[in-house]
Amino acid sequence: MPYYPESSAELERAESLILEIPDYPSAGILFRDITPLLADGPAFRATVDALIAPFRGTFDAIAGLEARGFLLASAAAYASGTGLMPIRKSGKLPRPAAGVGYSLEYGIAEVEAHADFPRGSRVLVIDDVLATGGTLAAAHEVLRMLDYEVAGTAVLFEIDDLGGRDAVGDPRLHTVFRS
Ligand SMILES: O=P(O)(O)OC[C@H]1O[C@H](OP(=O)(O)OP(=O)(O)O)[C@H](O)[C@@H]1O
Ligand SMILES: Nc1ncnc2[nH]cnc12
Repeated sequence: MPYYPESSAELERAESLILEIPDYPSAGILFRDITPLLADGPAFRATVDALIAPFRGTFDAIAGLEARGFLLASAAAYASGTGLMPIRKSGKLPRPAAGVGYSLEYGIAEVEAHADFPRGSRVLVIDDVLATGGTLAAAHEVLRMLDYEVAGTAVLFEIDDLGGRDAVGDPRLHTVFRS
């Protein structure tokens, strides 16, 4: 699983810091809470390194999904020296933006992004959790609307049994941990 053998123990520890919270935000949902992992400096760093390792040299920018995806994407953009594209929930961007609606494990939403990078830029998309895949599929659609190329998709935690991987449909989908 780890891309840097020396970080394997650190990643194992990082995985143990992801909490499972039953029935949040609604009955029947097993919520993966990554805040203890974010609180641990070495675990956070090893996780961000593992997220971007397979994509080194293949992307020009990093996109992150509001809100938890921002936390990982901005660290990853800093570590790789690229710019950051925040893909925001609707109604928060001040200039014209491409937008796509979608449903997720516990609701519906819409995401939007500005076209602040040159057309044809290769964008790596980062989020914290892959569940049904609705969020990431919508993010990819937004990038296509803006004439960007999806360089790949990197996710901290994949919930295996919700069909998210198929819904995203990206052969370069990389997940660091899975259930
Ligand atoms: O695969 P899906 O079923 O689409 O679910 C995954 C998405 O759900 C969560 O975001 P949420 O919209 O809850 O936003 P948050 O980061 O602001 O908590 C999570 O951060 C992913 O973006
Ligand atoms: N089960 C879950 N835990 C954390 N984030 C999520 N986003 C969608 N489903 C989720």
